[in-house]
Amino acid sequence: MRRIFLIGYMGAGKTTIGKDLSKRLGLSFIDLDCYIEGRYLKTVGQLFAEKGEDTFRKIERNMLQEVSMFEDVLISTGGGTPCFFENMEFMNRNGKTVYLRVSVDELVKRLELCKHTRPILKGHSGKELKDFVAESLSKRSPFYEQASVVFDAEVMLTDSDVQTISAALEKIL
Ligand SMILES: Nc1ncnc2c1ncn2[C@@H]1O[C@H](COP(=O)(O)OP(=O)(O)OP(=O)(O)O)[C@@H](O)[C@H]1O
Ligand SMILES: O=C(O)C1=C[C@@H](O)[C@@H](O)[C@H](O)C1
Ligand SMILES: [Mg+2]
Repeated sequence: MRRIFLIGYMGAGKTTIGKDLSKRLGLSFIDLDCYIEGRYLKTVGQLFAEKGEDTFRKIERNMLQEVSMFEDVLISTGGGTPCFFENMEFMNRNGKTVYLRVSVDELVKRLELCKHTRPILKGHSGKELKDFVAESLSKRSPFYEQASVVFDAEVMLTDSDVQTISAALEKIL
C-alpha cells in the first residue's frame, strides 16, 4: 500500500505537481481542498466566510482522516493542513510526507496572481503580502520540515524534474 501526502505553503505547487506525480507513480490523485469543496458543495472561500477558520480547520482535519483511508493514493493537502491539530503526526504515521520547499520571494510572485482564491491572504498585496507570507511561513516551517522528504520547488519544475522526484519517491514507498 502506497500513500503520499504532498505538503507546503500556498502556491508551492502541490496541486499542479501532485497531478503529474500521481500519474507517474500510478497512484490515484486527491486534492484535499477540492475534496472538501465537493463534499460541502461550497468553495474553500465560502466555507471560510460562512463558518470561519476554526470550523474550516475541523472540517479539513476530518476530511484528511477520511481520505487517508484510501490506498495507493497521492493526496495534495491544503497549505495549512500540516499546521493544525496533530495533522502532521497523523500524516507521518499514515504515509510518506513530501514537502515542496519554496522561498518567500518566489511564493509572493506566484500568489500575487492567484491570491483571490486563498481567503487567508485577505487580499494583501505588495509589501503587506510579502510580510504576511514571511511571517506565516516562519511559523509553519517547523511543521513542514517534519516531512519524510523535502524537494526544492523554487523553479517551475520541468518534466525531467518531476521524473527525478518520482524516481526518488519510488525508492522510499
Ligand atoms: N514550480 C512552479 N513554478 C512556478 N509557478 C508554479 C509552480 N508550481 C505552481 N505554480 C503556479 O503557482 C500557482 C499555485 O500553484 P498550486 O495551486 O499548485 O499551489 P498549491 O501548493 O496547491 O497551493 P494551495 O495550498 O493554495 O492549494 C499556480 O498558478 C501555478 O501555476
Ligand atoms: O494555507 C492555508 O491556510 C490555506 C491553503 C489553501 O490550500 C486552502 O486550504 C485554504 O485557502 C487555506
Ligand atoms: Mg492546492
